[in-house]
This record gives sequence, C-alpha cells and structure tokens, in this order.
Amino acid sequence: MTVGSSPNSAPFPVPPMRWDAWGDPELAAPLSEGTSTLIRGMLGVTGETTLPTIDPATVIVPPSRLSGEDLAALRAIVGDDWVSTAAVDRLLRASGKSTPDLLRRRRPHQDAPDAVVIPASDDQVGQLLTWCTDHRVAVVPFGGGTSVVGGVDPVADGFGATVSVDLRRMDALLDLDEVSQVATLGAGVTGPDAERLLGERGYSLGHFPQSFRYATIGGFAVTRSSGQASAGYGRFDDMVQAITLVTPRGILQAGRSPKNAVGPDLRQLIMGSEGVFGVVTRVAVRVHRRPTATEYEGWRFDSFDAAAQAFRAVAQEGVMPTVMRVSDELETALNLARPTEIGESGDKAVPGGCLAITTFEGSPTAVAARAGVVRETFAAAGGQSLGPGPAQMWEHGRFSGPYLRDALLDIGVGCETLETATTWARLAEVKTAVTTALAAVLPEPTVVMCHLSHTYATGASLYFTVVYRQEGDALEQWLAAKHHVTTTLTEVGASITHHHAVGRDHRPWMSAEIGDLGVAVLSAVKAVLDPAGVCNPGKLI
Ligand SMILES: Cc1cc2nc3c(=O)[nH]c(=O)nc-3n(C[C@H](O)[C@H](O)[C@H](O)COP(=O)(O)OP(=O)(O)OC[C@H]3O[C@@H](n4cnc5c(N)ncnc54)[C@H](O)[C@@H]3O)c2cc1C
Repeated sequence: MTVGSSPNSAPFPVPPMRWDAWGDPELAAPLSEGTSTLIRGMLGVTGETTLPTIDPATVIVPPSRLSGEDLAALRAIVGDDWVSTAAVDRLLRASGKSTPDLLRRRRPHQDAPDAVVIPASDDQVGQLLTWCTDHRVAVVPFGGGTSVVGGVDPVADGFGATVSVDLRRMDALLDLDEVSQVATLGAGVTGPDAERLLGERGYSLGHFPQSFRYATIGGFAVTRSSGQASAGYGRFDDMVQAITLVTPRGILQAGRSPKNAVGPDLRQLIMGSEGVFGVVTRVAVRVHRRPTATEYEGWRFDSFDAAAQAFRAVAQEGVMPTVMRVSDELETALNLARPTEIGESGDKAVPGGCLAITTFEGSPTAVAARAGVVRETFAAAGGQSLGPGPAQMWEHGRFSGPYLRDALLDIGVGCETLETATTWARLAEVKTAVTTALAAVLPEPTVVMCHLSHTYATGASLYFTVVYRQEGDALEQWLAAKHHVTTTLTEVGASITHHHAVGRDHRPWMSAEIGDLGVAVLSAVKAVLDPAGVCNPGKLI
C-alpha cells in the first residue's frame, strides 16, 4: 500500500508535523549557504548525505493485518468515525522523532501500526484493551508522538497486529480546584492547549519541554518529562497529584492528597510506565497563578566548572530561578543557546567562557527576592552579569533548535542529543566520559556540546548535543555510537536517561540501571495489570 498523498492531508491529521522530520513544515528553514559551508568545512564533509529525503507518494506501508470484522468491532467501541486504516494516518503514528527515527523515515519501506483508534472515555479505553487482549492485538498508546526513544514504535512482538491508540479526544480541562490549585486535564491535552485552557482562568502549568507544541499531558506523565522551567516549577512527576490508568484488568486510580504514608506511592509506579501497564486517561496536576512579573538575566562564567559550582550553590541554597541553564564553552562558542544565531561567530560577550541564563517568574516581590539571592550567589562564584538580553534571546528561540537537525541531515551531517543525570561529585567525570566515548567512535572531528538545565541540590542532568560527519550507513553509524555511550554511562554510574525515558532504545540497559530484581519487580506489576502483555510490547522492560 503506498501513501499516495501528503501525510499532512490525512483524515486524522496530527498538529502540523512533518512525517519525516521535526515540527511544523512552515517553520522549517534550510541552513544558509554560509552556515552550511562553515559546518561542512569544520567537519570535513565533502559528499551529500547517504540518505536523502524521499517523496511521500512513493512510501510503501504494509497493508493492515486487521480484518473487516476486527475493524467493525473497533468501530463499535469508539464510533464509526474514529478508526482509520489510511496509510497516511498510520504513518503519522509509526514512530517518534529521534535521529534514528528520522533516518529510518528516509527509506521507502515503512513499518506502521495496523490501525489508528481514537477513544473518548475511560470506558472505551477499557473495552479496547479487553478486545485487544481477547484478539491478541498489541496496543501502542500515542500522545504527541515526540518520543525520542522508540516509545511509539509499532512493535507486534508475537501479536497478530498493532493498534495506535491516540488520546487526542481526551482534550479537556476537566476540573480546576482554585483553592488547592490543582487542575485535572485529559491525557490528550497538548502543551499549548494546557496553557490556553488554564490561561483563560488565570493559571499556568509551567511545563515547557522543547517538544511543548506537540507533546501531551499523558505523555509527560508516563515519560517523567522535565521542562525548561524545571528549576522553578519542578519536573512533571513533581507536579502530579493524581493519575488515572486504564489497564486490561480495570482502572487504577492513584493519589488523593498531596502526600500520604499509604505504602509505596502508586502514582510513581504509573509515572514512567510508558504505556506498558495501560493507558493514562487523565492527570491532576499542580498549577500556578499566571506570573505578574518576569525578570531575565544572562551571566558569563570563566568555565563550565565554575558555572556548575555556582549552580550547585544556588540549588543547595534552595532559592531557585524559574529557568536556570548554562552552556559549556563549545556550546557557547557555537551559539547553541540561541539557535536563531547559529553559525555566527559565537557570543562576543562571553569569549572563551560560558553563557548562563536565568529567568524568574512570580509576583514582583517574590521575583525580586529570588533574583537578589541568585545574583549574590552567582557574583560570589565569579559570574559576571550580562543584563537581560541573552536570557530574552534564549527564550525567543527556545523551540527552534530541533529544526536544525533536519537541515544538518540534509547536508550529510549527523546531529543527535542525549542526556543523563549524576551527582555533583561525579559531574565532571561523567561529562568527560561521555565526550570521550563519542569522540572514540565517531569520525574526527566530532563536536560534543553540553548544557545543564535541570539542577537539583544533590546533582544535575547533563544534556549533550553531538554533531558529526556521516559515514557509511548513517543509521548504523549513530546506533553504534549510542550503544557505546549508553554502556559508558552505566559503567560510570550515571543514569541512562534523565527525562527522555526508556522506550525501545534504552531497554537493553534497564538491568544495568535498576538491576535484574528491579526489572523483575516491574515485570511482576505488568503481569498483574496486563497479563496478556498487549500494552506497548517491546518497551521499557
Ligand atoms: C525535539 C524534541 C525535544 C524534546 N524535548 C524534551 C524536553 O525538553 N523535556 C522532556 O522531558 N522531553 C523532551 N522530549 C521527549 C518527548 O517530548 C517527551 O518524552 C514527551 O513527554 C512525550 O510526550 P508525547 O505526548 O509526545 O508522548 P508520545 O511520544 O506519544 O509517547 C511517549 C511514550 O508514552 C506512551 N504514552 C503516551 N501517551 C500515553 C498515555 N496517555 N498513556 C499511556 N502511555 C502513553 C507512548 O506509548 C510512548 O511509549 C523531546 C523530544 C523531541 C523530539
């Protein structure tokens, strides 16, 4: 079955998103001639990419393995209009958006779920899970499809077919408790819709991952996402008050008060479950009054080590900005904190040093007090204030970085990100280990840049961007590098992921991270909730 028309004219379109690249086609821009020449020269790229993009009309998607009777049964559950086997709909939900995903999208034969099914209620999700259990069909929950770890790949794993269960009809603000500042949102609400729905009532969620425009409340919860404002508002798993999971065995409802002592916290079991225990249909989250004041300040530090010490001092003092982020020397030199200026000659205000940015949101009094404490700590640690400009510019361009990756792939340059977390005591060692591991397996010169943007009292996440010359089979080249660097992370005792989650890609290292007993515990929970194993096979455990 060929796609035959643009995936963007699908019967069930996703928010404007290229099927074979990141984001809104309207916002994608090719690299300027100057930038392209600079990067190719820097990395020694001479030829064209080994994998050019392909015409969607020539893409071949296997026919659906579901029979007419199967589809009639699915339609009886969710309604006639909410089941599709159109190749375009299936293709739009066939993978996430990692670099390996985008490289696979440059091939004519594509794997895809056998149908897209869009339920509207807990009851419909429950009926779907029962039908899929009885008919040996795998279920892949789908939020925004922004997974970068193979989380939405249509893995059949011994089942007769796969269905993509898209949560987009669960898109409402179901409740807002203004006294407690807790909002209950449907799992399919996207980042912008959450801000719009809450904004109309004077509130904000404050969760802004770089995938904000597409990713959903359910996706944030089950991947334990961390947004750019994690310093001020916390990770998504810090915000969750209650969560509803529909499983093949029934509904698991967890959380009825901010904290309790009722045995292990089942909310934590559902968060991070990545669809393997069932489908999250709604989440109650802490929200904030919309800020009435915002302050921005950029800083220069002599080195990444000096900046990391300043960040540690701030986190351990406990008075945090809303956003706190620092680029290492290389990322600063290449302007990656301000993607709209990439390829220009680096930040002249921070020659040889590192650019840090802070923003503060809240009431004018709270903002002034927090900014004062942070300013004092940064200055004492050798930071030099650059005024509001750099932080405002970062905020302006903060969602545009991922578009660059597709432009780089088009000129034969590989680009991918990876992340980890460790303690402050091991931060420098882990940063060096990752950089060395990538340089050892990718062609010389490979550029490995790093930033800190999720900071805690006891440690931080390190986020790396890798840019390298593609050689041979571009997909195999990156998979080999990723394998080597993930193994290195386990060897140096750092986490295999801080917020990208496990999915299919990190699954082989789960025993190294949580031990065989840890994997057995999660498998036992799955056996209880999903005895037939239909929920997202091949992911997490
Ligand atoms: C360019 C880019 C930037 C990114 N930036 C960030 C970032 O800053 N911070 C961050 O944390 N992550 C980031 N990510 C990763 C990704 O956006 C997150 O993992 C996000 O939380 C996934 O949400 P989603 O709705 O798109 O989920 P999907 O990609 O649709 O699904 C992710 C996983 O969750 C499962 N799932 C989805 N919804 C449900 C549900 N309702 N019930 C049960 N299972 C479900 C899926 O089966 C899959 O296993 C980025 C990704 C990209 C491509």
